Amino acid sequence: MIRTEGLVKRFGSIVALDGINVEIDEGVTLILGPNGGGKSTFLKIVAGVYKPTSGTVRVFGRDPWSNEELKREIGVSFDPPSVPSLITGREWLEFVARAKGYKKDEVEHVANLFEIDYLDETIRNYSSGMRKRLAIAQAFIGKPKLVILDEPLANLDFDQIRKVVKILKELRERTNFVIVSHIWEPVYGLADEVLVIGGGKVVMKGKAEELREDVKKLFSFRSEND
Ligand SMILES: Nc1ncnc2c1ncn2[C@@H]1O[C@H](COP(=O)(O)OP(=O)(O)OP(=O)(O)O)[C@@H](O)[C@H]1O
Repeated sequence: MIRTEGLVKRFGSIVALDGINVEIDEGVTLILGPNGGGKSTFLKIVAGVYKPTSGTVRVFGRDPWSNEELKREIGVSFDPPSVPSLITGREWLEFVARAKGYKKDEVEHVANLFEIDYLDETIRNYSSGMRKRLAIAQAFIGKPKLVILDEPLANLDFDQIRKVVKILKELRERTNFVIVSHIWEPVYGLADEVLVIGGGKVVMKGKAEELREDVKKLFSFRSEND
């Protein structure tokens, strides 16, 4: 589904991605790794938001940079969610649907999927969890073939995490996911593959069920006195 060769992204003197060679198959891939390791930059290149400095990326065999047709087939939700404040959730979802060339009925579809019953309130009045759910729902407009979610569980309480994970579990039958999540345990069960990116490089990649113990170690916390 995604293939990169020698993928490099620099921001001035910062090397965010330092030669990523990776193949990501259809299904669910969970991307983990340290802060500043390059995960979000990788997602943005796959989504066609950033142009690589060098190297190649192919998504469903096509270059995502400036490829509007491909972008219509991909849903993205970045973190923190960038949603406007002064319009209602419905107006924003309608705007996104129109911008991607889809009809308004997509709005009802995604609002029902994520049980958003506050669509007609002004976004300014939403809690951060309500904003987050709206931003995730937006990624499903147009029934995309690939959904990219950056920190989908950030700012959600336990109940909301359970609800969102349950919905993603149902949706995994209908689409493919690439998910970055520091809150990894609730989404780990969804993942087919795990990819760890750190220091702009691939640190680890493999089947989720085989890497569970390695991932646990990555996240284990021991104080210096232990
Ligand atoms: N638009 C940008 N301009 C300048 N530097 C950037 C930009 N985006 C990312 N970076 C830098 O690139 C590096 C990788 O950042 P990135 O956000 O991809 O990491 P990350 O793994 O997603 O981190 P986190 O887990 O903290 O979200 C960091 O050093 C970051 O400061």
